Amino acid sequence: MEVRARAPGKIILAGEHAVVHGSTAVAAAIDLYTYVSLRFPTPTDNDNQLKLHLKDVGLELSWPVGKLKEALPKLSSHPASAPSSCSLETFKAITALVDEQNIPETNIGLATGVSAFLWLYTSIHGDKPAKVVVTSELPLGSGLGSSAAFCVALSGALLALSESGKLDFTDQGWQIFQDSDLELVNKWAFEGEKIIHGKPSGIDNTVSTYGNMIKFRSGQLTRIKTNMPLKMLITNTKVGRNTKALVASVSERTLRHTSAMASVFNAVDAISNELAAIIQAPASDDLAVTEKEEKLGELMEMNQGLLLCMGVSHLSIDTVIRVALKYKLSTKLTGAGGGGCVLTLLPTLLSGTVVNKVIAELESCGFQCMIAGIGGGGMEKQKCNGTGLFGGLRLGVGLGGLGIPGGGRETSACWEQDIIGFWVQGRERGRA
Ligand SMILES: Nc1ncnc2c1ncn2[C@@H]1O[C@H](COP(=O)(O)OP(=O)(O)OP(=O)(O)O)[C@@H](O)[C@H]1O
Ligand SMILES: C[C@@](O)(CCO)CC(=O)[O-]
Ligand SMILES: [Mg+2]
Repeated sequence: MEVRARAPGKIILAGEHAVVHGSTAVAAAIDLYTYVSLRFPTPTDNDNQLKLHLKDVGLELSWPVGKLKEALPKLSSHPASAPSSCSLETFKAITALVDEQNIPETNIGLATGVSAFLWLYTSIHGDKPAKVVVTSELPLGSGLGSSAAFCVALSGALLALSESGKLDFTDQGWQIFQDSDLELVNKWAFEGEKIIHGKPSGIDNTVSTYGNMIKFRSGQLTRIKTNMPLKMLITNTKVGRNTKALVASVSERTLRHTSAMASVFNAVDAISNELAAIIQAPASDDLAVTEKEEKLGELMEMNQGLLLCMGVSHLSIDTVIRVALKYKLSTKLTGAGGGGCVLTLLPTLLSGTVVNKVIAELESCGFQCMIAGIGGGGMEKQKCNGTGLFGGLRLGVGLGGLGIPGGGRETSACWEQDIIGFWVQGRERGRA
């Protein structure tokens, strides 16, 4: 049997970085997903390898299962129902297994993702041969939670076919998990995030697992029910950055200026709580919505100022802020900063003409704009029948021109469904 799982990316409305240091943050899922499919070979496939295909970057990696057993002798000591952290010894062995694959220098950032894959796969399925295929609609390393979506979708697919995970399928089509199953997926995903991020707060994997909008503090989530329309323009500055390094730089600044940074984190905590309260408060009429939007915009600007204090803004982010401000729009970075993606609040009464002007001006600076749906579902799974990824006939056509990420797709029902989904979404997201 083959399963697929998908997990969404996210935006952080307030509180990134400070959340690593115990402050409250507010995050929402977006309707851009990472998809992971998993299939075990049948005896007739005569395949004794663990294969990982990262389709969007055209990277195909494989390890003979004998090699995994040799390098990771303690493989079977982790029950899938009890997530555990990767020890330093195992991490070194996994790093050596990844290094042997000679990942091209241009894709070297993927090495930590591949390490997280090996840890999650071998912890849940030991040295069983399999083929895992990953595709993503998210820009990687851009602040939209690509690492968390990858870890959540991967954990979901792995647990869906594990003995001890026991994530049952009832039907075809995308299915949501039960809360207890989601908790297990989230815990494993957090272990994967630790390998990619170093010291994650857990907010990204949590919002990707549960979806919707959440308030998050010290590992605890509170679901938020929105009582107002919320539209954000997401601008990708396309400036590359790395969450692990940015989180580490804030921690170093905190060590150097402990008291000042504690005040910064306290202020962020207050901003996140006020922002969550505004989003949840019932709005009686249009004027109330406008007032709420003005307050949200102001809080986003204040949060951005504090992110500047933490040292995680960037010249490219300043450019977006300046362009948006010409149209009286509020902007803040989202995710780890240092480039990556930036959020601009689009008030309900803002005309489409103005939105198009802002987008045109931002895109003339070389940035990429999109309007993603906010607050959708979390991680989901799907059982695939038919020939699937091993035996399936590949279409083998480049679909990039249609705005579809990745190369050719297989002709299983699951993949075809996606081709249509990607295309429609791509067109919708192009403009306001
Ligand atoms: N689809 C994927 N396949 C393989 N690795 C991935 C994938 N998506 C993310 N990763 C891993 O995660 C890394 C990017 O994670 P990083 O945390 O730096 O950025 P992000 O998650 O996109 O942004 P943020 O953490 O600020 O929300 C990649 O370099 C790669 O190692
Ligand atoms: C920068 C950070 O706060 C959010 C990254 O999306 C890191 C984390 O919370 O793990
Ligand atoms: Mg990340």
